[in-house]
Amino acid sequence: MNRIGVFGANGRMGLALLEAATIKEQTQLGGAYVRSSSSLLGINVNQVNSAADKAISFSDENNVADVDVLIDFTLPAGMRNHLKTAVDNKLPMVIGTTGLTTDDMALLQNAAKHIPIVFARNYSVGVNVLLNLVQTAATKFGDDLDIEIFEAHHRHKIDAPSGTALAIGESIAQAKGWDHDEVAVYDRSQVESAKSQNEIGYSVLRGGDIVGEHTAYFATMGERLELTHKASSRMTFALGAIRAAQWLQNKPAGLYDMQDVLDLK
Ligand SMILES: NC(=O)C1=CN([C@@H]2O[C@H](COP(=O)(O)OP(=O)(O)OC[C@H]3O[C@@H](n4cnc5c(N)ncnc54)[C@H](OP(=O)(O)O)[C@@H]3O)[C@@H](O)[C@H]2O)C=CC1
Ligand SMILES: O=C(O)C1=N[C@H](C(=O)O)C[C@H](O)C1
Repeated sequence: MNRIGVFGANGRMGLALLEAATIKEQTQLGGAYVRSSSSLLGINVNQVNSAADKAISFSDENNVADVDVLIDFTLPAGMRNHLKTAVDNKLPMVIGTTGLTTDDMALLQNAAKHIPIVFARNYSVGVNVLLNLVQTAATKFGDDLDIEIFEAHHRHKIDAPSGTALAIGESIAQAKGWDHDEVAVYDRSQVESAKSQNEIGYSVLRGGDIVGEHTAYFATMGERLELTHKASSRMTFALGAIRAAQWLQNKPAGLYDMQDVLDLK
């Protein structure tokens, strides 16, 4: 039995993870961690998500105990603290937090010398298949091709473009042999020229309760291919993260992603 500890347990993803850890076979919820200042400390998780394990109450994120793996879907500052806790306690970790900086990625690389980590900007099967499909599309049209990525999320989302949109762009750039940072265009209003073909343009929508939608456009003269993924429930990501947590059992230290978990490489 894999005992799961969830950081940010009162967040949108945290609540979905409490439920996913409870219902998924071969796992059980071992800890539901919130900040030490949280008013939820000591309250049974079942009172906040009725599908979550009745035996667990929210506890302080600084005292992880009786768990085999930790999961973090919070914000970059939270992820940094939680990563240190995982290393200090020699526990494997699954990370879904997006909006990470280059320095954060260096922290992950360093921590992965000591513990096994899965980091993915999207834990759905569909998006991870899409990361492969866009590489085929990007390379089969030839050079006369315009590539754009559109993403839409709920009104609460902070980072933009989404981690998934960036992962799609990076996958395309890798297939084309481009440096992603050089070809990414985030704000066309700042570009005083027509679109060049060595470009990946990003556009973003925020509104309502959209769980997460991504489209990669491949447009050439006379035709256009649109590859779209739509998530309709956060349980998709939560169940994917639990799958990653199970996969991590007995893995050596290292930095893995969801394509490793799904054997898509
Ligand atoms: N990889 C993937 O498949 C997915 C990734 N995500 C990513 O997961 C993250 C969380 O999303 P979501 O659940 O919607 O966000 P929420 O805002 O609903 O939840 C954020 C959680 O993080 C906690 N938190 C924030 N800052 C800190 C901190 N400094 N220390 C400790 N805890 C902190 C919050 O606690 P408090 O309430 O106390 O502020 C809250 O519990 C985002 O980065 C999002 O992009 C989301 C879905 C899928
Ligand atoms: O914040 C979200 O909600 C999501 N974030 C991830 C991202 O930034 O790509 C994954 C998913 O799309 C939902």
